Amino acid sequence: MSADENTPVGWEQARELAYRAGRAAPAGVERIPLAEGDGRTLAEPLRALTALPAFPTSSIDGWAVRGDGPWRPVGRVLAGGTPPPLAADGTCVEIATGAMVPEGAAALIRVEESATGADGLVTGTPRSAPEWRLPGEEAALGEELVPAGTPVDPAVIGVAATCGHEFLAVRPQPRAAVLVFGDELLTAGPPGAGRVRDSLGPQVPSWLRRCGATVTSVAGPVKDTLDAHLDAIRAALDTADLVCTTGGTMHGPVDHLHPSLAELGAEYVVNTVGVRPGFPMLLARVPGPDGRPRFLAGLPGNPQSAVIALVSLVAPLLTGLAGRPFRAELPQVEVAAPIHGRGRDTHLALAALDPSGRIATPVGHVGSAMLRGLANAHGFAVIRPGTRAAAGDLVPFLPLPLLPGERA
Ligand SMILES: Nc1nc2c(c(=O)[nH]1)N[C@H]1C(S)=C(S)[C@@H](COP(=O)(O)OP(=O)(O)OC[C@H]3O[C@@H](n4cnc5c(N)ncnc54)[C@H](O)[C@@H]3O)O[C@H]1N2
Ligand code: MOO
Repeated sequence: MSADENTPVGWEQARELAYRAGRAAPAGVERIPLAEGDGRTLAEPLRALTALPAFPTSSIDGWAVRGDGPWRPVGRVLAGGTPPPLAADGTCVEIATGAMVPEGAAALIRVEESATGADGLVTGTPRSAPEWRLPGEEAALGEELVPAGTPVDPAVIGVAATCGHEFLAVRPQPRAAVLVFGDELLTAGPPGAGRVRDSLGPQVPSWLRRCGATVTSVAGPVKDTLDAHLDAIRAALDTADLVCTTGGTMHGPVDHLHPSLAELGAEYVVNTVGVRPGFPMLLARVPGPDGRPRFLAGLPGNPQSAVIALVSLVAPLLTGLAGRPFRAELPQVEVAAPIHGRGRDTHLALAALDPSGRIATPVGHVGSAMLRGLANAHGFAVIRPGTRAAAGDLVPFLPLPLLPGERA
């Protein structure tokens, strides 16, 4: 184990270390059909397979003319065809939007800006700006349209289709497993008589999916013995690139995570972080059954602390594993009320944003064992070590991975 357990790493540095660990892990490439690409990450730059447009393309319905008018119509060109050249001055062809402009055409005239005489001849004045798109106007053959590392969204899929792709080269989706530790946890019914409901098993998989992972298994509560922990972690490592455990990160009588990591030959990337809540969070590299390193993220048992570990370590790790760029710099928000500091540690204070997204109001019910504040917040105001925020101060804001429309 390399990291010193007694020296928590700073929160900002912990995010960077988690990202870099993900980025440094060997990454494969998959070729998948366009329609399956949504949400994945480009493993290679997306290049134009042809010039775009691929041929001179009419932007209007009207006439393609050659020489001076009036022009004698000699045919019709619809979208989808390859027209013969317009060979003689004083002739024209009727042309549709999207049709290939015939060789020899000097100008296009809109139908509504033309007239056809009783003699069948067409008159009109072409506009000065060209009414067709030239090959390569949007992209040259082979030109990079979007770089590797770009998250695939509907627009990326669309541009790939436009220039002829059927498949996208993407990063494999990181596979995550969830293991819940704690004999005191109930999986159904209301809490009482010393027992609490497991609130992490049901929510952690959804946070992981929002951070780009596919969830291979959710298991637990795992019995509070070292053997049961080892068995469960080994089984999870079989199918996952990342195992997220909840609870047992401290050194209590039934906290078996650190001893399990030692037994498995793990190496800490981050072992405790100078952040409140959530300081016992950890990230480690663990050899998988095939020798290829996997990751284990230890989320503290207190539920809000577990979510803080997810957004602080797991989200950057998954960004790195996906080969996406990491934006360490966070947006600034103005706080609407004072927020206390946490001494030498960073304080992540749950806050709700106003509709402009620029003003953050701290929410209530924010104890590390509570989830009520989390369910009413957009993210965390970041109060740096040794500081506090007064109303009106600007502070960085770490958003929760919410989908558009959530907390609207
Ligand atoms: N002597 C000290 N004890 C504790 C310290 C400390 O500094 N010195 N820090 C406290 C802090 S802060 C945290 S965070 C927790 C972290 O503990 P663990 O990660 O070992 O978690 P557990 O002991 O297993 O559980 C803590 C708490 O959370 C509840 N829990 C656990 N899992 C779940 C779940 N899936 N759903 C809902 N609630 C869960 C559990 O019942 C405990 O109440 O350590 C403190 N102790
Ligand atoms: O650090 Mo604990 O995670 O404050 O609740």
